[in-house]
Amino acid sequence: MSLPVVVLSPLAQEPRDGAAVKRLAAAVDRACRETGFLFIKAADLSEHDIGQLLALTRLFELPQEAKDALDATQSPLFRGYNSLQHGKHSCTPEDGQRDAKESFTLGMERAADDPRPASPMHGPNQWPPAQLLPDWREEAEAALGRLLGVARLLMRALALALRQPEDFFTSKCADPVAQLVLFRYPPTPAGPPARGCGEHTDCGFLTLVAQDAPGIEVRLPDGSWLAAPPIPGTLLVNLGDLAQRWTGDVYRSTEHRVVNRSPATTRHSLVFFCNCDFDALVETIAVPATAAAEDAGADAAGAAGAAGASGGAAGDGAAMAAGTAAAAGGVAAARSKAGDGGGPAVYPPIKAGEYILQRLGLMHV
Ligand SMILES: O=C(O)CCC(=O)C(=O)O
Ligand SMILES: [Fe+2]
Repeated sequence: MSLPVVVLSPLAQEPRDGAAVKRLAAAVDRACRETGFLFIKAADLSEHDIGQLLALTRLFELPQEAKDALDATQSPLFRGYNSLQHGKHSCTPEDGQRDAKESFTLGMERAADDPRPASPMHGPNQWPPAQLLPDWREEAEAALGRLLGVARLLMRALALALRQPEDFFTSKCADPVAQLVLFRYPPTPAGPPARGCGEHTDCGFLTLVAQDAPGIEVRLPDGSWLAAPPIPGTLLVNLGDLAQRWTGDVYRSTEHRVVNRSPATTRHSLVFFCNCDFDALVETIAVPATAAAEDAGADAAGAAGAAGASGGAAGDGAAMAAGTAAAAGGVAAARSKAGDGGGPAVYPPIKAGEYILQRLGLMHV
C-alpha cells in the first residue's frame, strides 16, 4: 500500500483536456475513499518553492527568549510559539502526554475596518521582529496566499470528484478560516523515539503538509501504520473531520501521528489547515457509497444530480440520502444513517467556522 501522487495541473491548463481532468478527479475520489491521504503536485509550486516554504522554520533557530516573547498563550486565538518544555503541544490532550515538538501558529488576519462580516477566527498574528528575522513576515504572508491557491485547486478537484459544480468548495472559501503551523521535531539520539504528535484526526476540511524528513505515519484500515515520508516536489494532503462529515462519512478523515525515529535529523514541517469561510454552511453532500467505475462516470454524475434534486435515492444502488434530509428540513442532532444498509451518514447542517471553533476549543483547552 502506498499513497497516490496526484498531479493537479490538468485543472490549471487552458484549454482543458477533459479526459485528463476526469482521470484526476477519479484518482482524488479513490484516495479520499481509501484513506483521505494523498500527495499532490501543483504546477506553480515547484520543489524549490516548497524548500522556500520550509525555510520559514528558521524561526525556530532564534534564541529561546525571542521565541518565548511570542508565546501563543498571549494570543486570544492561540497563535504564536509553543515551546518544547512549556507549550501545549498535544493533539491528543486527553491522555496527558506531551508531544516532543515546538510549533509556531499563524492565521488569517483581518483589518479592524474590514467591511466583511466579523469572523471570530480571523485576527492578529504575533510577528517576530523584522530585525531578528528580516523578510520573514513577507515570506509567511506570501506562503499563506500560495498555499491557499493550491488548496483552492485541490478543492476544484474534490468538487469534480464529488460530482458537484467545480466551484462548489471554492465559492465557500473566499476568505477562509485557515492556519499555518510550523513544526520542529527533535531527533531521537537514543532510546525509544518520542511521540512528536499523538495519534489524531484533523478537525477541519483540508490539510496540506510540506515536510523535510520522514516522521508522519498514517493509520491503515487494518490498523497498521504507513509512513508517508516526503516526496520531492509534492505536498502531502489529508482530509479532516469536516470533509468526512460533509461527505456523509464516505470520504475519510484518517488517524495519523508523527514520530521522528531518526537519531540525528531534526524534522521540520509546515502544515496548512484550510477550512471554509466562517459562515459557510456545511450540509451533507449526496455521495454514492461506492465509487462509480471510471468509464461509467458520466452516468453516475447524472444519477447523482437527479437524486439530489428529487430527494430520492438512486445512482449505482448506494443510498444517497442527503437530498432527502435537506427536503425533510434537517435531521435529528445526532448523525443518522441512510437506512440500515450502512449507506452514507447524514449530519445536520453546521457553519464551518463554528464547527472548527468547537473542535479547536477541545484541542487547546
Ligand atoms: O507535522 C506534520 O507533518 C503533521 C502534524 C499534524 O498532523 C498536525 O499538526 O495535525
Ligand atoms: Fe494532523
